[in-house]
Amino acid sequence: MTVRTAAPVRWTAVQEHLQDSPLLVAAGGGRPERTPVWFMRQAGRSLPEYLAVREGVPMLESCARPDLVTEITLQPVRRYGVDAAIFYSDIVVPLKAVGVDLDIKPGVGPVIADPVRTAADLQRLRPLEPGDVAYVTEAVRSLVGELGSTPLIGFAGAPFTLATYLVEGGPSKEHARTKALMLGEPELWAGLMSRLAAISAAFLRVQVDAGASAVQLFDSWAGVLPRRLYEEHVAPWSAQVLGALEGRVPRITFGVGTGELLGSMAATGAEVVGVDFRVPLDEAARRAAGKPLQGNLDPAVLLAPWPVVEREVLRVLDEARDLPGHVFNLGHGVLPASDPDVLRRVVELVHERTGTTAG
Ligand SMILES: Cc1c2[nH]c(c1CCC(=O)O)Cc1[nH]c(c(CCC(=O)O)c1C)Cc1[nH]c(c(CCC(=O)O)c1C)Cc1[nH]c(c(C)c1CCC(=O)O)C2
Repeated sequence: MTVRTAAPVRWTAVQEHLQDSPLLVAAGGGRPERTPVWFMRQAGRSLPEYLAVREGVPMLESCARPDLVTEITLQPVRRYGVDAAIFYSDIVVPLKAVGVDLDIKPGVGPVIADPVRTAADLQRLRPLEPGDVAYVTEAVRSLVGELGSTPLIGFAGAPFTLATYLVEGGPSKEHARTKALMLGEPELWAGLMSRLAAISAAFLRVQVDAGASAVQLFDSWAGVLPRRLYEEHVAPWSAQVLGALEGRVPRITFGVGTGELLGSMAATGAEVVGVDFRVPLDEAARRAAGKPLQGNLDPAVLLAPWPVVEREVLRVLDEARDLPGHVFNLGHGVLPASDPDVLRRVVELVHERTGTTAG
């Protein structure tokens, strides 16, 4: 027998039959029938069926084909029995859609042909219109029909994380040019963030309007900033993006290495704060203003023998036991070398240990 506890929050853009799904209940601070679990980067290179579908199709091309997006988004739901699907796309898709010349290089990441570094460069970042990403609307609609009782998470890159790619011209470790621009030309920086916030919010709105029932804002690289700079030059723009969806769907925020920023990230308005694997969830809860948390199994643990994986999953669940809400996830994305069967067993284990029928 499953005991359903009604969601304490009703989200205005969420279909009735999804309001009481474990993800939405946990995000609203209620008690779900079991701890919801999904994995960042659950669709992708660790799945043979993904590699088969992607054969000969470049990444960005695959994102613009609703048939492929639908299939790839559903693959991990079928295989793992996760409690949410995450829309198959990329944080740079809306930038490409407004005309930025970029590509995603396999094994490297997004590469920008002409980096954005001057006031004149900003002109290239025009607002995103829903018609620019009609294929996203089409794919989300088709997915929502196929997913039934499983919620679809839409996502976008946060302005800072998008800015790192645009300013550096590609992936970087230090984000030195980005920080130099932020500090050296604060007005130009604000102009850049303002345009990116509008694009990011529009991309999320398109997904929610088409039926996504939660969103995650990837503030992935914000952890390279001290709190002072994050609060002054980044948080207001992330808050603006999240504010565009207030009350419509639950909002999750996430970044890597953000242990020092959890309180400030919680203050940007998200209902759920994602935590990477560096900070235990009980400690993270003290930093994140008592909000529901998402995380935080180290993705590297999945490469260890099963007894180690099991022990670590149980540790995460134990550290989460007093949280106002917990969405089980990894502390960052699934590594390509992960065995899909281990992911499936993790989902099973979390469900077994947290379900209302669990002994
Ligand atoms: C920083 C960032 C990007 N993209 C994303 C982020 C934020 C997440 C994070 O913090 O890691 C977000 C993202 N990218 C992708 C998804 C799809 C949904 C999912 O999580 O399964 C999501 C949510 C698909 C993808 N995005 C990418 C792939 C791999 C490309 C391929 O399979 O050819 C996938 C499935 C490419 C990509 N795109 C990006 C990178 C760094 C890479 C990796 C490059 C590589 O190692 O090959 C930019």
